[in-house]
Amino acid sequence: MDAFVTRRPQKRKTSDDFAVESHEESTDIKLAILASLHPDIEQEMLLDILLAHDGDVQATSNTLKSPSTPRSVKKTANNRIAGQTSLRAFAIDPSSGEPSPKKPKILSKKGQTLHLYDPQDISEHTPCTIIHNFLPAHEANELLSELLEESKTFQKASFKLFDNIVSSPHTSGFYVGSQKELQEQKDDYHYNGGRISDVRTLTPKLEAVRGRVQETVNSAIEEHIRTHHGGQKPRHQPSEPWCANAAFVNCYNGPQESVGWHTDQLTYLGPRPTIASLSLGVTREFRLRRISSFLPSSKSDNPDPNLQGQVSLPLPHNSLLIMHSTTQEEWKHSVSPSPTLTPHPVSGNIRINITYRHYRSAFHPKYTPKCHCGVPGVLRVVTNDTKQANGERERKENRGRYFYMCHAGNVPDPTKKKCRWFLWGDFDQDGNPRGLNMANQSKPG
Ligand SMILES: O=C(O)CCC(=O)C(=O)O
Ligand SMILES: [Fe+2]
Repeated sequence: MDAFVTRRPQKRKTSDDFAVESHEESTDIKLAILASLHPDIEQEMLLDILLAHDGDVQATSNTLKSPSTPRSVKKTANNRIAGQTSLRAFAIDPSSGEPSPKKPKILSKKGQTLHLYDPQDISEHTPCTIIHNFLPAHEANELLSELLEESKTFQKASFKLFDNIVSSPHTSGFYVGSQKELQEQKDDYHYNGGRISDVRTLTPKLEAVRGRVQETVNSAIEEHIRTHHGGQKPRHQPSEPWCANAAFVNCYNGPQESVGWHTDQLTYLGPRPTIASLSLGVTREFRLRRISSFLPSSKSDNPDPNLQGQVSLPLPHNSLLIMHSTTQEEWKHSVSPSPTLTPHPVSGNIRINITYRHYRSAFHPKYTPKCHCGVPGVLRVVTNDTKQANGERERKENRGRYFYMCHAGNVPDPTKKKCRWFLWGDFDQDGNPRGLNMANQSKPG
């Protein structure tokens, strides 16, 4: 399970905070919501009707439900509804009132949220690829219905870490491909120092979609390396094909259910993992912010203030978000509580999210270094946010290095003696552990 739990209650947003955010909700987001509610209606039509209703999403949606509303369906060659493309076409040049071909310079400023919807903007400003309308509409709805049924038996991740009971602010279920993998999960895998007792095999529809996700992700990885890394994959990113052999399914039942800022745990995925996230049901905002030590630095090594804000992506029904290999180590992500939601026709206020993951064989728990407590360690990367490193200079020198530590090291409990077990991870170019019998090192002090 990912490190998404919070031990202290999060500072609740006030209704004023929400009012401001809601006021700032951009046309892109409103269009994203409308597109997910009315996938058969062209973007131009959605925008026209939205403008006619002064930007009121609910009123626009009500009008669109009327059978007398024209819908001008756009079909592609293979007769599928055309996918969402760029919203650039809707950018109006304020001086001429004409659609502007110019792309505005968009940067996330400190303390501000940059809302992005256009796949090209998302590709340019985040480490992710988004594909709207990923599955044929009927298949997405069937998968949603199946998982809504499954989610009735999901639990909040909740476990004891020393004296702290922690629990996630949403429910989830964990799925693997076979009975053998299921048994291994129960016997050998550790999450936050505990085990997951409720492991399930992929449902027929999750299984049916997995091959398509895999194919799309492997192509997107190649494309991303070509367009963002000059054709050279980042160091430690695996070169083996990405395989969707595990899936966490999250259920957010209503606007207050959420997931706090976190990075996904690397222990069984290895360094620089790719994660594919398919959203179904009501649209929610997915937020990303760079971990400060990975902000691009100016000449004086000061982070660029224009790139310090967070980015918010609305994830509409049937969108596939691919988090590429720099996401987990250099960014944090969250799904924030939402002031209001526009209900989805099938799921109402519920959002289902499937994160397909590649559990790599080189990171099977039999290879995970064990701490002095006898529990497999947790794999992490040194960032500015990493409190375990000794002092500022060491943090800088070691930034980006991997290490294993005891799960207990996360718990600042003055009454308990901290477990100081610590081991540098040593990985080759493809992120495979170099020599699986690494000798344990104890951190001095
Ligand atoms: O619901 C989402 O979009 C994100 C879920 C997530 O971050 C996780 O499962 O680790
Ligand atoms: Fe996550």
